[in-house]
Amino acid sequence: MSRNVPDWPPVDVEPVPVHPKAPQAGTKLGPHYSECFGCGDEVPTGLRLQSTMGDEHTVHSQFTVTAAHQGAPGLAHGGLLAAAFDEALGATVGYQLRKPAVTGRLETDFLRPVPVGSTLFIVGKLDGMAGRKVYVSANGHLDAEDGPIALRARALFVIVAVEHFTTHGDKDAIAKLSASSQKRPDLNP
Ligand SMILES: CCCCCCCC(=O)SCCNC(=O)CCNC(=O)[C@H](O)C(C)(C)COP(=O)(O)OP(=O)(O)OC[C@H]1O[C@@H](n2cnc3c(N)ncnc32)[C@H](O)[C@@H]1OP(=O)(O)O
Repeated sequence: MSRNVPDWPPVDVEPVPVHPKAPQAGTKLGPHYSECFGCGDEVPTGLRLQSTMGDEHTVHSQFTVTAAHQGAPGLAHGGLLAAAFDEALGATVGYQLRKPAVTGRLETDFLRPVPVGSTLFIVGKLDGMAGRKVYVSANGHLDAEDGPIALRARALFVIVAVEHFTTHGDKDAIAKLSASSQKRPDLNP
């Protein structure tokens, strides 16, 4: 079976300037927000993605599929898998650029079914930048770092001003988050 994958990145890009204070390879990256559906530790049915800084512009994330994440009986819901990739790609951008950015476009190829109880090992990689546009992609390996690829994703993140969150989100929660972030070594080494 053939699958046509579009050219990636779709425009001419520059290398992404990784922030000099980006966490070192091997650093475990805590949840960026405890109530985040993707990585938060206060969301009982969340994805609880756990990420670690990798080498060469990569972030490695793990997501274990539970019964709360089913679509068909015993299998992960496709939209949830896309959410896990959104989070993994967002971590790849956020921790390396240390600038606020949001998903503008996310495309996902589903190559294999992902059973409940399995773990996806997701490797996100920065592919380049054009102005405020950051191109990032990821492969998700089933049950081992070198397991078969079950999903592939590509995304465009757009760098935004902090006002994106204060204008459209919850101002008070953002102020609290910003105060607690000051104490985070992975965000403020
Ligand atoms: C550590 C953190 C982990 C976080 C992980 C989770 C990440 C998320 O889920 S974020 C939440 C989901 N995303 C959102 O809510 C974003 C909603 N969208 C928006 O706010 C806006 O549309 C936004 C900010 C993306 C772009 O708006 P704006 O800032 O006005 O910029 P705009 O001029 O429209 O776009 C900037 C560039 O991106 C391009 N672009 C934007 N969206 C797209 C798209 N869907 N497809 C292709 N190109 C796009 C534009 O064409 C433009 O290109 P150019 O500079 O060449 O003209």
